[in-house]
Amino acid sequence: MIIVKIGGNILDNPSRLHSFLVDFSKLQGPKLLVHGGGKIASAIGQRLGITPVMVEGRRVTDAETLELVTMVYGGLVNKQVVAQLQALGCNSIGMTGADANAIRATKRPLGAVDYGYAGDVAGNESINITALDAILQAGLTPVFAPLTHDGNGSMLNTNADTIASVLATALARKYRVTLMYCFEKKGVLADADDEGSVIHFIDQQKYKELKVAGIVSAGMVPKLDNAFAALNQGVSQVLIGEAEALLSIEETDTTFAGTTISLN
Ligand SMILES: Nc1ncnc2c1ncn2[C@@H]1O[C@H](COP(=O)(O)OP(=O)(O)O)[C@@H](O)[C@H]1O
Ligand SMILES: CC(=O)N[C@@H](CCC(=O)OP(=O)(O)O)C(=O)O
Repeated sequence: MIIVKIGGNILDNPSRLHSFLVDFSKLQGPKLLVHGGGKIASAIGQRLGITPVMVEGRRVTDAETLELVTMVYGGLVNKQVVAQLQALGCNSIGMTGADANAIRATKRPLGAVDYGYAGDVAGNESINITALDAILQAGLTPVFAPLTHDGNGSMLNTNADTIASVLATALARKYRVTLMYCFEKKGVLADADDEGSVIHFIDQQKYKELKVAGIVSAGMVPKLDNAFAALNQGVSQVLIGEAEALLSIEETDTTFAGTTISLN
């Protein structure tokens, strides 16, 4: 099966989002979509007087921000994506981690930074594989917002790249899983300003070198950490590339134009 994560810069661009959803709806076999929306939450928050605070790519989520992200990710973004997929004939079901008890998380413990209502997912035991599999077997396509719950009545905000990685890992017990991170660039780039500088293969050693050299930074660091975590736990293939490259991954005679992640 294929699990696709779509990032904030595509969600924010109606025409790129629409063409991505057209392609996604054409994918054969069981599939699952995870969306972000951090950029949209920040913009709507600012209209409501809530200033975004990000530390190392993660949002500091106080009680007010938790209400904001629950409305924006679980409501606006999730339902707009599901409605567009329905119009394309892809029968999808919008979900958060609370729905069907799909993903339980624990509030991140207090450290140097208090991330507030940000949730970490412990492992496969936190994912309701039985419920997810029943949804997939019914021919439905789950569309996940980046929200989890704590089992005690509270929603938690969880990075969308992490949601994609933990779902891929859990479903790898039953399916052969390809995980693709789709974003606005052609892949992991050697030079952030040059779309022609895609690094086609990254293993763990190369990743260390790229980090030390400062070539991968910001949001790319948690994305690659999540990519290696998935491969280390049974996911068959992890790809990072532009949203427009999605359908090429099903073509056996085309080499992937983005970045392929491998353990070694
Ligand atoms: N070497 C790199 N190649 C490509 N993008 C990079 C690189 N290093 C850092 N980045 C940044 O990582 C971002 C992708 O991470 P993130 O913002 O979490 O994306 P999204 O949520 O859209 O998937 C890119 O928009 C880019 O600014
Ligand atoms: C805890 C945490 O940081 N959650 C993220 C969830 C959204 C997200 O990951 O969106 P993108 O994929 O578009 O960046 C946030 O609120 O920004």
